[in-house]
Amino acid sequence: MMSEQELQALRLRIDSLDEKILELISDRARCAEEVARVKMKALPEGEKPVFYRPEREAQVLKRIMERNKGPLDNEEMARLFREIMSSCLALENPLKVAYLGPEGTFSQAAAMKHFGHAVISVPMAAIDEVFREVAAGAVNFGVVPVENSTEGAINHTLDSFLEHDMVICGEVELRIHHHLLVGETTKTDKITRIYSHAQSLAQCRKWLDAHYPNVERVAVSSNADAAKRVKSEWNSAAIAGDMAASLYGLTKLAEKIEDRPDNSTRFLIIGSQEVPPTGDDKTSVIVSMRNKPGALHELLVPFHNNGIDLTRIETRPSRSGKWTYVFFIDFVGHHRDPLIKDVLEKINQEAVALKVLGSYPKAVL
Ligand SMILES: O=C(O)C(=O)C[C@]1(C(=O)O)C=C[C@@H](O)C=C1
Repeated sequence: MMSEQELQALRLRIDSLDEKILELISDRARCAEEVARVKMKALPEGEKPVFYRPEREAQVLKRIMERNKGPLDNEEMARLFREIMSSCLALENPLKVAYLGPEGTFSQAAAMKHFGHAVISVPMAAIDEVFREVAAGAVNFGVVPVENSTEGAINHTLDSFLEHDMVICGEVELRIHHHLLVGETTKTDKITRIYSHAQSLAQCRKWLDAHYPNVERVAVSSNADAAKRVKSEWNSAAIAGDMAASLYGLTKLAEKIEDRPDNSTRFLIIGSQEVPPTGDDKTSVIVSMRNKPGALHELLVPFHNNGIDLTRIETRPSRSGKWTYVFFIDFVGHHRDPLIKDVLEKINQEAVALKVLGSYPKAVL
């Protein structure tokens, strides 16, 4: 057993280390204030300063992970620095970020993971509203889900890219753990209804079939909305994540009930700012091809010939003609890289339309 004296000595050491950390964080914050002054000084007439620099943030986090020697693991250490940087940026210019609400959704968790907690986060009622809010300039950025590892593409998001001119400035991947949540007054042996978002119900389908085969499954607009409903209904449960559980004061009747243990959702950061290359980037494009045999093959050949790694391809109806389609393609590289420029030029020669949605650093965390 540790003696009282040993404990006291260690706590004194922690106090002294905390003072040093405090001083260093304050020095860093003053540096960020200085950076803001430099950014404003170097500005040509009439141009707005760009305070948020995703390419630099990715470099900072990667550098920390490379230098970390433990005992905290890389993700944990990067998460701490993520928050320090978030607070430093808020000193320069607090960001406003819209996400698919209400409060407590996985989209909000993704926004916090990407930007840290010092941003002002604004819940929106629908994915399309997130796009509109960004387009109107009411917020600096938006966070929208784009694909889930179990359920596939989020079509609302893909279709919104066809309607709005948006720049993709980043991506963030979130491990999705679902829990079966109940309120204080829920009679757990009399549950007749389970609320959740349709995607989440689908991600827990097998678990529900095994444990609640005869209970009604009700799809609602978000998991947070499901959690909110359960508070006032004694015969209902919700499927939602940790954030919603703590926000609405619900308890977990069953934890991590998703059918696949690696269940993850990828979110995109949308805005109006182009992001310079970091050397470890991804690009997203939309291409529409002439409706003829071999069109998809023709589109993919330049990628293959130049050894470019495709990370995703999705097809959606084009909305401009019956039975015509557009392809959403993600690949490794930045549209300013000479090789990628070449490939995009080749595709452009064959395509009806090609739109670069953006190049952005690969998710670090
Ligand atoms: O390097 C910059 O441009 C900064 O503004 C500093 C800083 C940081 O705290 O490290 C803060 C915000 C930016 O998004 C990137 C980095």
